[in-house]
Amino acid sequence: MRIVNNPHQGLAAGPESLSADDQCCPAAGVHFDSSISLPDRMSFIIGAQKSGTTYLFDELVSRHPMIKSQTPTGSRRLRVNSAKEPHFFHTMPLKDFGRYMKAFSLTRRDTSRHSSNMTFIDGTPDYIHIPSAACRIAATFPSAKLIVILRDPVMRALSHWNMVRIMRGKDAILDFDKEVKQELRYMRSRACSYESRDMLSNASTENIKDAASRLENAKSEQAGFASSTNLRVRTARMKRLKSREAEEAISTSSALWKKDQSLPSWNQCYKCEFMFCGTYSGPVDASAGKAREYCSHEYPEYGLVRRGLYAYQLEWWLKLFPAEQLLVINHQQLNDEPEAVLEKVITFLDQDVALIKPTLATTSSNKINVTTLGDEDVVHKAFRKMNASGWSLPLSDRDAREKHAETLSELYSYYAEPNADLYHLLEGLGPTSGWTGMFPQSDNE
Ligand SMILES: Nc1ncnc2c1ncn2[C@@H]1O[C@H](COP(=O)(O)OS(=O)(=O)O)[C@@H](OP(=O)(O)O)[C@H]1O
Repeated sequence: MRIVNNPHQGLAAGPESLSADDQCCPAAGVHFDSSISLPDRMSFIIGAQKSGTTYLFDELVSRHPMIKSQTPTGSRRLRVNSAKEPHFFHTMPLKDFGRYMKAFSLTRRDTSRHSSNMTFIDGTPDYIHIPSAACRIAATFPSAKLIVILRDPVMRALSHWNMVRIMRGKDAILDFDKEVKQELRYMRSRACSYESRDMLSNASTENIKDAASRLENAKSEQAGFASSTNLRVRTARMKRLKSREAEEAISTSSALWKKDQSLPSWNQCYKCEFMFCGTYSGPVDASAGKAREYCSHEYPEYGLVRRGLYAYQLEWWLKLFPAEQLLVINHQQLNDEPEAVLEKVITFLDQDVALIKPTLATTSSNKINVTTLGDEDVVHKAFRKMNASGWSLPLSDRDAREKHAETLSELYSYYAEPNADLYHLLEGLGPTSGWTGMFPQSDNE
């Protein structure tokens, strides 16, 4: 452990300087007590949610003596995930950093293992898509090691939707088809759907409608306009304005998507988002002033589609961290060769693979029987029974894949270009990125 004298107060510095537009890091406001000890080796599994992060985290912590998580806390119910997911860096306001670090506190046994060489790990898979989390982690732990597992974004979305239905109940989320459609509409209306121009032109009707209705609302609030008595003139004027606004929306979207032009950064699209803003009651950093406005998020809550746009999320992290500090795992490889992936991750963390303990035999008990679900207590009881090696929520609707085949197929087309951008990005990082293979291009692959 080292004592650091408030080294990165306020703003994350990275290999590339941030543009004036990128005010996320100052707004994220990182002010830590200078007397807090920071570990030399800090690591994060930053995502993606539903990609096997629990499995990998459990394997690392339970099978390597030099890798340590927070100590589980809270009621029996909350203990289930408390060690893995501290949910610290993406919340507003920032929680107590002293408590965050204290929860990694070393036991006497750990101390005897040369604590300064231990790797500490936070496995909160929400971090990857929240720009503020990247800012804060970079400001606090500039030499942190970041691990990301990426799963076929289409199956990730389905697994995510399924989890919400099981954990929060069917009323908490729309039907899969509707949820996806609504989210795409939202993203397109803001020119932040990161898709191909062909698809954008198919989506143009929705875009026009959205742009037009936003314009209509804004214009009808203008007193002069509203007071006009000539209905015919007013309607004609409105139509002209609507089509101009719609054209602008579409040409902006298309321009953003020309491959020879730069795309908006993830932070520009989902500017300095935070999670859990509910109790936020004012700027964290007085100099940021407008932090409050960054806290509100209007996007559809779950982000089933948006969370699968990995390339643009990683680009943002790579503005703040050097590539050598990022390891990218393909979920398929994790599934096919879990031991090889474990060794790869442990090597990346600069720990000794010879110290890996033998695997525990996994049993069928790490699959939850969905027929018993429905009552929250039953779900949590089922989680408590899980062994350390990962958990799964089988589809609550067994024929969901057939039922939503059309939407799944649309999503495969939708992700074709973002996935191509991802492969391009990963190729650019070179063989040490950790990435292998590609995602399937349809549900039949
Ligand atoms: N070893 C291994 N390899 C590949 N995939 C695995 C592995 N272990 C668990 N899983 C699957 O990962 C899904 C859960 O992912 P997470 O643990 O990241 O979920 S969460 O974000 O913490 O909620 C969940 O996917 P679904 O079953 O499709 O929901 C798990 O089955």
